[in-house]
Amino acid sequence: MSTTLSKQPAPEPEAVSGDTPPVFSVRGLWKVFGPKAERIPGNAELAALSAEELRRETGCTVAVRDVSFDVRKGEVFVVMGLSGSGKSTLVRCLTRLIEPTSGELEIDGEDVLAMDKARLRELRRHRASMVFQHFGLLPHRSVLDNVAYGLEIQGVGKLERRAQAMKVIAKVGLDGMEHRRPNQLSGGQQQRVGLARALAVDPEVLLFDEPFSALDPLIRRDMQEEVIRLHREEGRTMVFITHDLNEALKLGDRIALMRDGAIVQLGTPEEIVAEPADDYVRDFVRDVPREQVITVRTAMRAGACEGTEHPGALAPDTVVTTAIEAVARTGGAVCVVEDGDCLGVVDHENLLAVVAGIGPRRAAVS
Ligand SMILES: Nc1ncnc2c1ncn2[C@@H]1O[C@H](COP(=O)(O)OP(=O)(O)OP(=O)(O)O)[C@@H](O)[C@H]1O
Repeated sequence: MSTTLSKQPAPEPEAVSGDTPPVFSVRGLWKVFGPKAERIPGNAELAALSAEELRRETGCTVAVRDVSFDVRKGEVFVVMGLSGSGKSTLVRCLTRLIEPTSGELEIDGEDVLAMDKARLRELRRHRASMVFQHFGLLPHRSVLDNVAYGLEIQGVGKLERRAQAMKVIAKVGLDGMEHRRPNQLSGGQQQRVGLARALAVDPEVLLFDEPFSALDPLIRRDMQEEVIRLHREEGRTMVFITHDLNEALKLGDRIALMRDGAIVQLGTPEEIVAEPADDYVRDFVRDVPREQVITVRTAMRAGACEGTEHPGALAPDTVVTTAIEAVARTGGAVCVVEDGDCLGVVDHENLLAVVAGIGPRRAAVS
């Protein structure tokens, strides 16, 4: 099994691009806990204070601070940050499990903040399902009935919901376990039940709140592979909270890195590793093996190969580790080709610059 940190290509039918209309659109979102919280976002003087100063002066905690982003259809959008950085609060605000203090929030162009109770219930039950860290399973019910639970509260008939539950039970690899109770399952299997239950209602978006952090490392890796596989097969939009950088790099099409409630950088894993926005992000990604994340699209320099054959050419999404092997085999520069066009070339010098942490930018101009 490959241990590379780089994200596998997005699913074919719904390739993720900036042109796809957003599922969630978030603008200037704040969540402040504490007395008279609503005075803070609109007050430039108070809003300029650090989290610590605000707490001292107002007794309020800013959990989410003026955050704006889109979650695009079909992408895995990871919210990452240290404990207390605001990840859970932000993701709970998306379906108003926590009420935002101010800002704008839409799902598929519909104003979430204007939804009444019935519409909100519909949002949480049908459109955006949450997978929790502690599974939230009902102990006295079988796997089958746990998975069918979301459909049951939607009023779906018994036969239909059981048939649908059996389908997703198979999808998450729990075939043959449908009559067990949760306490007869391992932690990883319980997490699969939680995942199946969220999938059973066929939501447009799956929201994962640190689902794997209680699992031991091997099971955790299995579950990450499971999420990648499901995403590749279905192309469903996912929002995934984690404090684990490797998990974020492995799963995310894009990562929002949070600190003190704000997003300090939003970008692809490669952008975050290759071009950290500030010293905080740089420090965060310091130990990442850059050559497993940065691709030749970023590492290449200008140049073109001769002819149209492009022997030994690399695709632009090839990670540097793989490109090093290709360059070693040919003994010279190798071209990077997309749709038959040569985009540039890579050689020992600019690939090693990436490994050494002095590229790709400097390597590109040298
Ligand atoms: N109900 C609440 N009342 C007051 N403060 C809260 C409440 N919920 C969260 N906070 C504070 O908001 C900040 C962000 O918390 P949040 O749980 O969103 O962070 P997190 O990044 O998800 O952390 P963790 O990884 O530990 O779950 C923290 O300072 C937290 O103490």
